[in-house]
Amino acid sequence: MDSISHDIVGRLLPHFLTWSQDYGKRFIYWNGIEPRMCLTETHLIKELLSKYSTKAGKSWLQQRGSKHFIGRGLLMANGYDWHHQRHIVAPAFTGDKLKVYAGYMVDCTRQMLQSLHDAVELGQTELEIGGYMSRLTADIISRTEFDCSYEKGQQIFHLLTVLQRLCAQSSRHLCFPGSRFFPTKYNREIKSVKTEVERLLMEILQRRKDCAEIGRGSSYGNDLLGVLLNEMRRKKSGNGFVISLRNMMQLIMDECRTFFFAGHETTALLLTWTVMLLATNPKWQDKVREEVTELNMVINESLRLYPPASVLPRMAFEDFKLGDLHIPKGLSIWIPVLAIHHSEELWGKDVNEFNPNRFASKPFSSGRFIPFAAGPRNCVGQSFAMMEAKIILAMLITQFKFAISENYRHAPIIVLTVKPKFGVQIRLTPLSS
Ligand code: HEM
Repeated sequence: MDSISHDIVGRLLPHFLTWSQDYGKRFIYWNGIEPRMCLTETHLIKELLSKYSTKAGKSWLQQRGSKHFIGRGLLMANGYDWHHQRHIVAPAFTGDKLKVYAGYMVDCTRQMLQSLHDAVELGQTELEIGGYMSRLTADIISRTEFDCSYEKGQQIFHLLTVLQRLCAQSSRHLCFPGSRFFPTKYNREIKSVKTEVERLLMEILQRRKDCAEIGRGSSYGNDLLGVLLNEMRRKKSGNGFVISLRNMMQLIMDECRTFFFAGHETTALLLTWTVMLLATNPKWQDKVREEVTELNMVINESLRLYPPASVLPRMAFEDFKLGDLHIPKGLSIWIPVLAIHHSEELWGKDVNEFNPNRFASKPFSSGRFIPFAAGPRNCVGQSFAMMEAKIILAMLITQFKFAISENYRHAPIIVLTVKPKFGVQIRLTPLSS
């Protein structure tokens, strides 16, 4: 197999490479009728993400593109709505809550490892690990969100995946104004899947509310859904917080869908790329097996080379000053995370090499390493994702040795996230306990 090159910016962002060579660190280009500024200076990125998180947010186009599967959840909210939702959602990701979720993560990983052992025993010599990781993270998020209604949760998430695919397909067919309202085949299917998702979610929610409010329990539960409901109740009984039951239910449904959308594929990709990197760097695999704390550095290096979210898009909602720049209302700003993570100027000559040691000495200035964004609007599930990745990789590495298969073709592509086009094929050897 050819050696694997991590020098992927030219392949994934060819226009960025050409324009940055021609015009330097900042440039504006037209994306259809939208003027878009590409921002790569780390001090400006830091300022934008930390100081202007409410003046620059998610655009109407982004919101429209994702409204069928995440509605008005945290990821796409702006202004007061975002602020209010972040206060409800953030307590679900504090240290004490994460400890409870760790149990779900371990249980689901055990099952996945058993299926790997079964596959090896049946003589399967090669496995596509991306598929296993994707099913595992879907399983974990279903269990963490809905605990006892876990199977219904899995059904919901299956439908959400179908919905996402239908939306992507329909967007390729709709090309005249207002056509999204036409009762086309895609629009009818989208509507019916969406209705089914909402019906299932509402059933889970209603059951949970009945249990807690008709007296069988004092709390809504310890899973993510329970924590959100408890937080809503706490806020409602506090001062000045007015929300109708219908809106509250809608909001909780949107957050549940958002967690799945924002947290399932991103984490699966982090795991898949990390397995690829460890499979092609056996020395690091052995090192991590001996000293599991090294995993942190390996995961960071994987997030640097293959950040699942390759770009951070923002839209200016009002005029503001960013460093020496005047940002006018309506300007779209793109932070090309992938290119920043691969900048030789920021990371040095070995920028395209897998070298987890670069994360041994902290701190590194923020603005240069931003796989989870930064500032008040950073990824609310960051600690959840890091804990999940560490648990899964630590369990995998103590049970198996793995090598990259000669059938693996290194072909990263961007389809919203950075994915391996043909999956990651590995060969597993069980380790005796
Ligand atoms: C490796 C895994 C993950 C990566 C790389 C990642 C990355 C990101 C990034 C870059 C953002 C900022 C997006 C933007 O503002 O444009 C974000 C936001 C968000 N993420 Fe994650 N994420 C991961 C896992 C998760 C998980 C596990 C969850 C939930 C269970 C989650 C929930 C969210 C939510 C709700 C937001 C919106 C936060 C806000 O706007 O206040 N993410 N994530």
